[in-house]
Amino acid sequence: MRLSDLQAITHEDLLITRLGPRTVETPLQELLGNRQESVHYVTETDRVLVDDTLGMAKNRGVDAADLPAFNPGGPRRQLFFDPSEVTAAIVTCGGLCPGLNNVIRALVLHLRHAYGCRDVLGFRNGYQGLADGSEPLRLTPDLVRDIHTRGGTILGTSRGSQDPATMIDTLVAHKVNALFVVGGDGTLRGAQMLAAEAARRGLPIAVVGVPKTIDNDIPWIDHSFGFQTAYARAAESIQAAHTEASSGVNGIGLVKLMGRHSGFIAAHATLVAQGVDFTLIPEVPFTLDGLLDGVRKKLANQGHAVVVVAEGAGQDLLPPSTATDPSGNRKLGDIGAFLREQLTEGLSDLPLSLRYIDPGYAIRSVPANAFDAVYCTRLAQAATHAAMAGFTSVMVGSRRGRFINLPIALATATSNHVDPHGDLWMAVLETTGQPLSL
Ligand SMILES: Nc1ncnc2c1ncn2[C@@H]1O[C@H](COP(=O)(O)OP(=O)(O)OP(=O)(O)O)[C@@H](O)[C@H]1O
Ligand SMILES: O=P(O)(O)OC[C@H]1O[C@](O)(CO)[C@@H](O)[C@@H]1O
Ligand SMILES: [Mg+2]
Repeated sequence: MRLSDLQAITHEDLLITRLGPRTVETPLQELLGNRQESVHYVTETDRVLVDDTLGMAKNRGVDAADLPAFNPGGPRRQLFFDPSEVTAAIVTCGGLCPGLNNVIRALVLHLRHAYGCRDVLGFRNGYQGLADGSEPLRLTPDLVRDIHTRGGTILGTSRGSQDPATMIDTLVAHKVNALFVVGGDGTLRGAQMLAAEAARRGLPIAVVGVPKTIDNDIPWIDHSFGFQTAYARAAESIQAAHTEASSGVNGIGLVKLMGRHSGFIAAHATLVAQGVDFTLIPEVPFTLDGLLDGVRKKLANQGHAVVVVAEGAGQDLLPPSTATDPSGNRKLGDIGAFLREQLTEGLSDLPLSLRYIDPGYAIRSVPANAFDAVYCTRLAQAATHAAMAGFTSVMVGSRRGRFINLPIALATATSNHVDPHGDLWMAVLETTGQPLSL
């Protein structure tokens, strides 16, 4: 996220689409009755500011009341839907991510127990299950009771495009009026199309996104769920590489981590594991000569070197490819294998012991850690509140610790990247001691 994205944002960009007036009293009335406004609770009529520095706010040159601000997440006293008439549906799409089952479980329990919704259906295999005529799973509290202890998704997931008209036909056939889409940027784009198709037909179907991706590339929010679990797991591979490298003669530990266009996993895992000498991310270009030279110096000075490379880093060093996956995501060249080869060849004058670790899918197929488990539950509750209020084409997430509702259009307009001028990258540079540019 660039400062210019922040500065360009207007009040209109933050408006949430509503299905209609809210006239139904919430069944959570008793729970809400005593709530006191506090620094931990934003009332439904208040707003969460976009800017959080004096400089940014001042730059806008407007009165405080006109500063752009997000719609706060959380329960509303008046609902659009009568919960007893709501059939909800859930789909999980894109790559696996720790916490998918936590989100499914929390959605089902919150929808059924807190709001008393009629039914919750789980469509299988992502958007595919909304288009292939397969029967959805009836998600009862009993069925989901223990699923949060497992990685993956009990609903399955997929990549690949489906016709929005067919998917809306499926929702109509099953009398679904609230759809929860759990996924990344692609999934959210799909959700936007679904909400648009429902609106075109005048159908009151709430489409609510829950931000999932280990890459943490969804903008405006603190993080997507699963990201923290993934980088904690990735750090274990770095620690292994460090142990191997520091025990060998001229040991090099090379670790490739996921992160298509954003180096958040590599950056955070570096800070967890420590002992990394070079962290390479898509946002910061490097040259092969610069890296070889740096590694050579490290071997001479400390006897070993640890290199962490995000899969999207250094793509300009590899043969160009136009291949895409079924969702249209560009298939990346294998930077890990390339660097293993180049380091081996480029330092062939030295007796090397290079250990290459690619933990790949192992960092995202695991159950959510405690932090993500909490976040998933809170996201699911926020998503349920948004749907019941009749908000649509909306995504929930935490921003600077506060839950907000934001238009999906805003979440898909840009992506989140490690800022080479930001504090996170500075912390990585300070930790690795690598030069500003390689
Ligand atoms: N522009 C788009 N319009 C409509 N649907 C889309 C679009 N992009 C992707 N989708 C659909 O969304 C689903 C998931 O997309 P994708 O495979 O890109 O994963 P994702 O949600 O970005 O998650 P992740 O990046 O974590 O893997 C797929 O079924 C895909 O066809
Ligand atoms: O499951 P697939 O299609 O191999 O996806 C791999 C991609 O998915 C992610 O895990 C999430 O987007 C990326 O880090 C990775 O590039
Ligand atoms: Mg994606």
